[in-house]
Amino acid sequence: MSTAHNEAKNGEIAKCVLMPGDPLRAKFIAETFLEDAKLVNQVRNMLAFTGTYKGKEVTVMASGMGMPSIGIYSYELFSQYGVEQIIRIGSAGAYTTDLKLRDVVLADSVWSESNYAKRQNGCEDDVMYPSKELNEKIQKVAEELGKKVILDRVHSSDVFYTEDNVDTYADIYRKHGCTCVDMESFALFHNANVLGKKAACLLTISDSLATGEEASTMERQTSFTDMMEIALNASI
Ligand SMILES: O=P(O)(O)O[C@H]1O[C@H](CO)[C@@H](O)[C@H]1O
Ligand SMILES: O=c1cc[nH]c(=O)[nH]1
Repeated sequence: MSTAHNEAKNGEIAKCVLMPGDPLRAKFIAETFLEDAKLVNQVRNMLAFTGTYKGKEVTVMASGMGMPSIGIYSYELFSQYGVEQIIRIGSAGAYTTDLKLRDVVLADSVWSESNYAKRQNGCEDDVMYPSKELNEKIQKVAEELGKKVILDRVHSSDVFYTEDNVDTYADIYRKHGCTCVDMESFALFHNANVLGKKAACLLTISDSLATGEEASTMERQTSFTDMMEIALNASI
């Protein structure tokens, strides 16, 4: 078994997958937290590692950036590799001063202007939801670990750089109630819903559109350990 985008063989991907956007974040997680981690995909450098965490098999695979990219990888994981649950672990830009750098947000819903769902199966919804069961597990695990997660609506955007003639982050906060932005969760939740699987999205605030603060590239790769530990413990 392999696809045009994933060379992992049958049985090399665990039922539970953690999915950061950045391949180097996937490598960091494998090297820092997993035992006996094996590199199972490097097609297009979209690194995937399977190992064990506290004795349970887990895969960490990068999604790349944006809906088309996570759309391909998550669809293949769910439909061809028998994956049952994916927790996205990403970075996000804050839309309000209430969210500080390094805060961890758990998406309770995501709003998007994306055409992903419409093109994928004709779905016209602009709000997608994670698995309720998985979100409850993540919240319980975070509480047990003594780590704070903030439940909020996320803007899942197709565009990182916008011009001045479209809605600003403040407009999107006001109109749609989104407190931060990522670029993948809408497509991930849609794929999970269509295929009868579970998905959730944890995000660490790496930038603030409200204050202009931003984390360094190195911090984005390595310092989001609270989110990583919550997701790992929710996967076992
Ligand atoms: O840090 P990741 O998981 O890549 O997530 C965020 O970072 C990228 C933009 O810098 C987009 O992929 C966005 O969703
Ligand atoms: O500003 C940001 C930061 C992270 N991810 C985004 O999509 N936007």
